[in-house]
Amino acid sequence: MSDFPDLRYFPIWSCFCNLFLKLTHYLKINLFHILWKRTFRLSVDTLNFSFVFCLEFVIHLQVVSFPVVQLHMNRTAMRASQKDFENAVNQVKLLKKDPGNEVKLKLYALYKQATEGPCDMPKPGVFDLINKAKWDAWNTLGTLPKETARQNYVDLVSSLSSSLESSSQVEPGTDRKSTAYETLMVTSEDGITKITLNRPAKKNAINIEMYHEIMRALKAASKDDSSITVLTGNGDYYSSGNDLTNFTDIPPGGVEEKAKNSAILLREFVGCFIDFPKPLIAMVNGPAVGISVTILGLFDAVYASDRATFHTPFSHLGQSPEGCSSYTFLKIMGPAKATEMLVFGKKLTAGEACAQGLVTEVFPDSTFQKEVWTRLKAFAKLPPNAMRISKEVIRNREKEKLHAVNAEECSVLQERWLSDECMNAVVNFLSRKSNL
Ligand SMILES: CCCCCC/C=C/C(=O)SCCNC(=O)CCNC(=O)[C@H](O)C(C)(C)COP(=O)(O)OP(=O)(O)OC[C@H]1O[C@@H](n2cnc3c(N)ncnc32)[C@H](O)[C@@H]1OP(=O)(O)O
Repeated sequence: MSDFPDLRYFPIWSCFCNLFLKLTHYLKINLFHILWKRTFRLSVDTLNFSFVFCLEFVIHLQVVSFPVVQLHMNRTAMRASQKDFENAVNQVKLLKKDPGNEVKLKLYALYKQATEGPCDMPKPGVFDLINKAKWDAWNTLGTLPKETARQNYVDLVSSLSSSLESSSQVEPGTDRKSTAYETLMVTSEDGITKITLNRPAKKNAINIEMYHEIMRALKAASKDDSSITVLTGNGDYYSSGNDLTNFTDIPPGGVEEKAKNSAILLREFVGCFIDFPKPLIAMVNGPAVGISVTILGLFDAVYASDRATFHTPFSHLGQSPEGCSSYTFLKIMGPAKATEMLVFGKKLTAGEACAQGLVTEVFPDSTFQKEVWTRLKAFAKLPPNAMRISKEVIRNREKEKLHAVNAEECSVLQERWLSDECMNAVVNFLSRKSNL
């Protein structure tokens, strides 16, 4: 490092210089005295002189060397942190997972402070949002010394790498593959967390495990650094709704206990959608039945393939509406159309669902994936906080109402599940007398 002179020998040089000065000074004063004695034999004076000089030499060595050695050590440490800093800068480029804008701004600010010192750039205009955010982040560091900024940068990158390493232990290899779920595939990429219902052989029917896993995935997605969350289905169906075999696993407390437990689970499940804080988007890749349709009213956008259909055959099943559809569908499509769907079980095509306002847009199945993902990737680049806050503004005043509707629907259903109408419908499906 050419910018740091090697200071290790400074204490020694300094001592010798001091000694030399003292010597010449002493000689000047004592020259005549020494000459007068005409001798250079060791006199008492000479002994005194030697002793005082030795003592001075040692004291000087201590006094001068301590701060100088300290300084040298600090500079060595700074040299190490400069190297660490360069490593950290490279490490950031290799991060597989986007650390999120807040962290990126911190990194930017510390980097600028470490390399250029305090912010001296003119403040960007209010509409230059990105540069203004960067400027603000840098400017808030004030007069933080370059060395401290460098160290803080290194510390931040190291904490970042270890947290990303530990999350990659859950999902080995890349963050595209998840091994943590039995009934779902969950990936996070390009600012989008994608939750895929993954029981294609059962038309993505939602069994008890899948209810729990969806809730877990939503909770994780609400806290991860993605901007938006997408729900879709693997295979030809989006979802065939509640797995009707859920009703066959009767606990020791009998059907009443089963109905009660199911109502608790359903309420919690729908509650997760009501409270989900980020933009939630459904990619309806194929037919959707029952609860997979009703909760669409709680999504922020619904994109559908033209192969998709929307079917809520509650009366056929001796059941009643859930997923807050008794409230949201009425608001979305008005009572007449909502009744047709929720009471008479009218199956809607994607085009019809779009016309009713349940679906945001329909795409030809052949281009569905490509077109929707292009759009979603663009959405995911929007400022995540602004999206979250806008969703809050749009949805929050309804939240209390939605939770009340959810509670009421679940309590009505708890009764319905004990009805002959419902039990017969389930038995019919299981004995294959009926396919919807
Ligand atoms: C904790 C409880 C909360 C309850 C919440 C309340 C929720 C309510 C609802 O969601 S109501 C809607 C319930 N869903 C249905 O009634 C759909 C029933 N399924 C069907 O009608 C048909 O399977 C179909 C129209 C979806 C597809 O028909 P088809 O193309 O002919 O395929 P198969 O019928 O051969 O299905 C293939 C395979 O999947 C199994 N399967 C499909 N859907 C379900 C389901 N909902 N529940 C259980 N199993 C389902 C089907 O049995 C076949 O399995 P097999 O190959 O025979 O092992």
